[in-house]
Amino acid sequence: MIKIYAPASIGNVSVGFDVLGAAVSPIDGALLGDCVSIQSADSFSLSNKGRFVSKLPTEPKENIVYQCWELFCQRLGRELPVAMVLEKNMPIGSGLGSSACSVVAGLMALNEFCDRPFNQTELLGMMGELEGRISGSVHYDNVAPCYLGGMQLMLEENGIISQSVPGFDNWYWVMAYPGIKVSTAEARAILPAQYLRQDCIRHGRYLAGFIHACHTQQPELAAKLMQDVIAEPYRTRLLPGFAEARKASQDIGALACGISGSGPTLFAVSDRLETAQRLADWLTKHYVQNDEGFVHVCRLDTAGARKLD
Ligand SMILES: Nc1ncnc2c1ncn2[C@@H]1O[C@H](COP(=O)(O)OP(=O)(O)O)[C@@H](O)[C@H]1O
Ligand SMILES: N[C@@H](CCOP(=O)(O)O)C(=O)O
Repeated sequence: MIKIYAPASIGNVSVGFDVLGAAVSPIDGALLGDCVSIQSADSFSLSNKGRFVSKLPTEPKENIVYQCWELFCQRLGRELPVAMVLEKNMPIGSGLGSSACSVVAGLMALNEFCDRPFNQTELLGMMGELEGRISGSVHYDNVAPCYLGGMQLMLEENGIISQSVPGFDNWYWVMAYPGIKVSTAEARAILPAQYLRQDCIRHGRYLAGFIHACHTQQPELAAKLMQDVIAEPYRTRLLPGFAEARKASQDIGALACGISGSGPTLFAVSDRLETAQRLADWLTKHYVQNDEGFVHVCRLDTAGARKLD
């Protein structure tokens, strides 16, 4: 039996709408991600378990892991008789790349089971295609970091889909999921079709500056440039309490704060564990809305999707 774990991810990281993403894992060792196990069988089956199993689509063929199997078999040219199990540990519509976790774990499990008939780029291409079916357009900023780990910049040129960007080893990423759902497709639909020239220029400056600051390891500059002119101004209204939480995070001393993916998860960054813990405490008290919500102090997950023993 092969079991694959695929970690949560932050789409956009504020500054790179659809082209920048980061994988994260809690520092306390908790597994914040989905798992898929696979073993040979007489015929195909998919069963589901895990904390958020009840939120999966009721029609089995709508489960994205079923669609992973279907697409993988299509590309392979034969039907694989395997028993797959999805552990749905990630809340759906959370902004933590929940569908990406399932897609990455599902496709990687199938590829490992078959002794890797597809290379990394081919598999990542399939992951993007499946993610696109869910959100309405192909974007790799969740699947790429979830699969490859760390912070990933989408290039989509010269046969390259994504390359890694060096992060800051001492940054803590506090992830606060309030427990409510925001559909990625809907949060994309409310964005403007066109932007002002001045916003395009600011966006270019922030993104280019951030990537430059990462490569030259200037953490303060990088944090200052983590600004979102593309999505956050329009999505804030979908996120109850986000503006207050952002202000409080700044007051507590966060280096940066933003929407994770399309929300409602908020992320806040600090280079001090004590500040990260204070942010986590405030967000737990004031941003989490119900029993399904949670807050985790994380680091970048540089390993990405991996086999578990
Ligand atoms: N295994 C799966 N994990 C998560 N979502 C799934 C899965 N299979 C199908 N879906 C559907 O995909 C959509 C995911 O919604 P989305 O807002 O993109 O969530 P997220 O941003 O958390 O990935 C939902 O409609 C959900 O029912
Ligand atoms: N770039 C996408 C990221 C969506 O992430 P998710 O975790 O909310 O699915 C977007 O901002 O729409």
